[in-house]
Amino acid sequence: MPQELRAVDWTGSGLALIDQTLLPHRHETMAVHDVDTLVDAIQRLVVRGAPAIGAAGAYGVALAIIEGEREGWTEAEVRAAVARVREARPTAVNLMAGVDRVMTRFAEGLDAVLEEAAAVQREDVAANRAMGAFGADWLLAKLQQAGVERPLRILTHCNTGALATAGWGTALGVIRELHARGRLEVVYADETRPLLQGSRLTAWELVQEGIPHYVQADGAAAGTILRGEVDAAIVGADRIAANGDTANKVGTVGVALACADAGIPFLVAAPTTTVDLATGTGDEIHIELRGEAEVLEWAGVRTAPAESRGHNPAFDVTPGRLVTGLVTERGVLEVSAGELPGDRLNMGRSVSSSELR
Ligand SMILES: CSC[C@@H](O)[C@@H](O)C(=O)COP(=O)(O)O
Repeated sequence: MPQELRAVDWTGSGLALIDQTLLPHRHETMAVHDVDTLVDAIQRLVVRGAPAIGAAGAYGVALAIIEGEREGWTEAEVRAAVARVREARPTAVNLMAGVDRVMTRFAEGLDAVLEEAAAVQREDVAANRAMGAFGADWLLAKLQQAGVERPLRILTHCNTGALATAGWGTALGVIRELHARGRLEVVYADETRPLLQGSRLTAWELVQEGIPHYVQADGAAAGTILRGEVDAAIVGADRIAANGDTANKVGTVGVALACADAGIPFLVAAPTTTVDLATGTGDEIHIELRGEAEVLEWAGVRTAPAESRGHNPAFDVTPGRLVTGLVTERGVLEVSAGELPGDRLNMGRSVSSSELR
């Protein structure tokens, strides 16, 4: 197996981000030593994926402290810089949660902040590994009940691998686990808006793992599912409301609707850090609206008529009733069958995975 990727790394004095706008043709690391550069990197999707921007945001607090010392900022100026990192993108709750968690150690100084940020990163990798095992167990058992014994054909949307997390991956982690168990036939990777995260990043990670796959247009997903070419879909999440409504990359809800119509499982794999119990339903989730150029142009060249306006939501909300299973590091919740995160994931208390399943 190739060496595990680290999309977000702390070098001792700053952040090293794999520049995800350049893959798969160029694998370059971007050094980040100031808050403005980090905010820009998050907004341009140099670093992207909910858990990865959560880790970047956590280290962003350290960056603000170091820059503040260098530039002679007041504490209020450092806090304002932290707030800019926290607000760089609005939908993934991991960004806010990562910043807020580390800010609880702010008064203790830089070393404590770095220690907490490293914990955010470490815990995310552990959560991903646990999700991989829970998700694969659940899926194999469910499909066996449905009479499917052969290796599985899985559809995924966007990129949820090592690049989108602190390591290993959420939905792609489940896929990697199925592959490691010899139970995966092929992956359908939707190409994904706005920056082809599926065809550039997911496909690249699948190549590294030697996993057979097809890249397909997002618009092909429903047809592939309804033709019976897919056994289950697994996606990630940017924010999950208490009722199980799930914000994820635009196009996800169409995949979920097709799975419901075809009667196949639609799984969301996400760490509990992506569950936002303060958000009751998907209606309350702020969906990032990105610049019009991303849909009116192709590779920087205008393709739509000059008169056209662009509509570019980065995410959509899949109603909890369409989520067959929510895979977390604590186990699997059968959301569409009534196991709602708000009832079952009391964050203040440790819940055993057997209790969840
Ligand atoms: C493990 S990543 C989960 C989600 O963040 C992912 O599915 C997604 O929608 C990413 O969107 P992006 O705009 O590329 O940051």
